[in-house]
Amino acid sequence: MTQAIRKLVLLGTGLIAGSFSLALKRARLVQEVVGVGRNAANLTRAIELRVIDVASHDPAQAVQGADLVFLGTPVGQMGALMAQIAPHLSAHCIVTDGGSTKQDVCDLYRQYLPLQLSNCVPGHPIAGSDLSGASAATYGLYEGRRVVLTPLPETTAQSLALVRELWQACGAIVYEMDALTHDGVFAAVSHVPHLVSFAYMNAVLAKDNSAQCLDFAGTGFRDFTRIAGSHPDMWRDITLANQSAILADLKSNVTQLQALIDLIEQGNANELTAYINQASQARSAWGKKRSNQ
Ligand SMILES: NC(=O)C1=CN([C@@H]2O[C@H](COP(=O)(O)OP(=O)(O)OC[C@H]3O[C@@H](n4cnc5c(N)ncnc54)[C@H](O)[C@@H]3O)[C@@H](O)[C@H]2O)C=CC1
Ligand SMILES: O=C(O)C(=O)Cc1ccc(O)cc1
Repeated sequence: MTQAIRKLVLLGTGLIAGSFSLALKRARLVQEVVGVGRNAANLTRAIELRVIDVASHDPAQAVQGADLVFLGTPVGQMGALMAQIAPHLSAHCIVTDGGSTKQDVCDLYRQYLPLQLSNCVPGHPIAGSDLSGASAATYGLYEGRRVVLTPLPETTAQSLALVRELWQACGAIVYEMDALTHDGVFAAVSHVPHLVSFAYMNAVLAKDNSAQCLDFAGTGFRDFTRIAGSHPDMWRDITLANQSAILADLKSNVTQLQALIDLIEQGNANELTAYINQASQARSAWGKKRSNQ
């Protein structure tokens, strides 16, 4: 039986932290949730939706007496928040996060929370959406979804086990990975797809008749560009934090696009079929595998 958390503090009260809070509240694993944020309207909404019990604009004060702190801001904000809370954490307090990149966040734990490292558990839920803010938080966001934890060498087995059990109580399936591997994997299957979707959307906007094009766009366009509606600050921070893996995979995408351009210019029907077939088969197989999991 997972030990209940008396006081959980969310630093950043949005989709990811808010959904974590709702799931833990439903599992009766948390007694009081304090939500820290900069936007008063968002915090008021978080209280109305019972995502949090208490709102605060002061991270240092909020974390006093906390058993668990969850960093749920864009990754570029996490260092400054860690610096603010460091002198105010109880020795037993566990600190974790939901950031989409992990090498940078692991470095921030080392830089700003050197005395707390045994209790620091970097994490990343592979669930979310293009929506943001406390009003987007939902109870079931993590149900059946993967969560990757990238423990530090200093992270104790006890801290790791607690965070693992909390995510499992949210319905998630928990994996462990080193931060370098994590950032390489998610550059390929999350970060670059988002950037390609932004680039594609901008290419449509650059056309003289973009309004007409958008007017006639159908479901394929809708599916391909949904993630282009994601939060700009969050994606700026991810892109800058995981620069080298993202650049390598973006360049590989350019190579693929150039290969496609060559085949189209050559009018090479057989090679074009083979090119599309490879992607189509792989996507169908992935979809079937995932629907069985
Ligand atoms: N949106 C998604 O689908 C996923 C996001 N993530 C990661 O989770 C983290 C949070 O993302 P979301 O919940 O989607 O974002 P969100 O925009 O819904 O929530 C972030 C909240 O943090 C607040 N905030 C920003 N800077 C702050 C600061 N310095 N102090 C206090 N509050 C601050 C914002 O006002 C906002 O309410 C990010 O690091 C992101 O990379 C991870 C998995 C999925
Ligand atoms: O909107 C979607 O489908 C996503 O892909 C959400 C998402 C965004 C960032 C992450 O680090 C993980 C998941």
